[in-house]
Amino acid sequence: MKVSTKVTDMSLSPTLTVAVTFLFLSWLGKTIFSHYNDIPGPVIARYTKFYRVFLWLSGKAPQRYFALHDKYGPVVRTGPNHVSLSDSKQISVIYDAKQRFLKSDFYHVFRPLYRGKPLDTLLSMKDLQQSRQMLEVVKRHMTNNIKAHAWAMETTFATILKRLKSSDVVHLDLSMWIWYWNFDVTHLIMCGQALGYLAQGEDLNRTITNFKSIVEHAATLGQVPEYCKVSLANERVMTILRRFKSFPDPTHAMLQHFETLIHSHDCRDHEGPTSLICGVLETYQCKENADAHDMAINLLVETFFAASTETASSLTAIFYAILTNHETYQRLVEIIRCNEGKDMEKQMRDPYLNAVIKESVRLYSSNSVPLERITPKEGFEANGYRIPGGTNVTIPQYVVHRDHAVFGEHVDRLVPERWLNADHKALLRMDQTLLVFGHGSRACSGRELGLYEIRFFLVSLLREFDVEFVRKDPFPKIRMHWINEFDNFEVQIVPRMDR
Ligand code: HEM
Repeated sequence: MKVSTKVTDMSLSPTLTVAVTFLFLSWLGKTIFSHYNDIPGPVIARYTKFYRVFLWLSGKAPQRYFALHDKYGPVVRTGPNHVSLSDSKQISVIYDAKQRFLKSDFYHVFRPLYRGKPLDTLLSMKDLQQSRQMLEVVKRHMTNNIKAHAWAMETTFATILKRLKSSDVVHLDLSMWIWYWNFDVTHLIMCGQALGYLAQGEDLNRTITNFKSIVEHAATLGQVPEYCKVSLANERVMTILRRFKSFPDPTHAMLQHFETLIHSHDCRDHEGPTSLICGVLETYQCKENADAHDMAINLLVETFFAASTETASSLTAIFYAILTNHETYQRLVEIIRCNEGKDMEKQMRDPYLNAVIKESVRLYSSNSVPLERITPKEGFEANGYRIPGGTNVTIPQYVVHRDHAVFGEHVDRLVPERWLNADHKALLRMDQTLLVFGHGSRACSGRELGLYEIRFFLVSLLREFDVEFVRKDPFPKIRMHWINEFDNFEVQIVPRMDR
């Protein structure tokens, strides 16, 4: 027995040794003779993509990218085949209209697991034609005629007004209430009924809290998307995790919600003139066909999250910007109150209001995630460096939004006037560099709807109330994982004094 064991050990170890040595040498060879070696960056980034995981875990990834560009220049190697660019001239190259640079696998974290397989969503889809067909439905039934949704904004905002008028001074978490409003208004626009967050005044089933928590982790996982297969995109793993009550899985809950709605929704009997769900039911005839059903679910869930969470996050960031900058807040409030007699559309077109919005999202854009793309097989040239085909390239919003050459002085400060005083050419360049809604063929299709909701909320609240942070010293801190998260957004809201 003893002899035979020894023989087996002896015969296995050389094979194993040769295999490990071979793997090690081929990895070393690839690393030493890599086409990326002349691109500057931290040494560790050459060897492992976990360097990017480390960047994201900090909650300060955008600032870290900024520091990397400050140190290494406009082209930085951030992983074995990952490159970050900070020159705004590259924006139209990477995010070109013909989509030569496809979306990276980072977007796999957006694919919800449905009936055991991940759904390729509007955000993750690489096929431009397929995404255009789906977007057509969203445009036709939701984003083309924005003014038709004003009733939904008024109806839902009335619930907030009722709550604010219930006493002289109201203390609340404004960020949370903005999220309630966006969940309710988006669902009302899409399906003709609000979800009830505002009416209940609470985070129903902790969906919003869970959503924020899961995206925080998803952004980090997206840096090593191959691990999706053994986590978010694995039915067995997810079934086990869902057994733990504390495990956040808001997408699963929303999939079930929309599944029920698809079967029960009656297009002849709901509030409002238009609704996305009726358009989806008509387009996909999904009550009978399983594939069409999956497309319909996919479109509804993705649009719901894209529309509600992005707008809520941006609106929170705008309040953060103005509540931490007293002069801007004062001027904005004066202008909104001076415009009070005009109709709402005119009030929302006010140049200062729109400058404040742009400037706030420039500083605190809702996605701190870089919008990653893969270079086409012929590669391309960027700022004197040859970037090979198949490279994961990105232009971080946080970095280009702080480019002095584009935005002028004091790029770290809130200066809405920069948008009002710039000449035509400078303004065009600033607009083209603002990546808040993405750029090119895959830019946000709900941009105008999102902006309309933001303007509506700002005007409606500040016209009637004074708002200030309860905690001012220090102001709440921001964590940038994916969407910005604030550690405490408690504000005091009082009816304006001059009434
Ligand atoms: C202020 C609010 C919003 C912000 C900041 C925002 C931001 C973005 C960004 C940055 C992208 C591009 C992602 C990329 O290139 O990888 C995107 C895509 C998208 N957004 Fe928005 N969004 C907002 C509101 C909305 C609304 C209201 C809708 C409603 C329908 C919407 C629907 C979409 C869709 C469908 C896409 C995917 C487009 C495609 O890939 O072709 N968004 N959004």
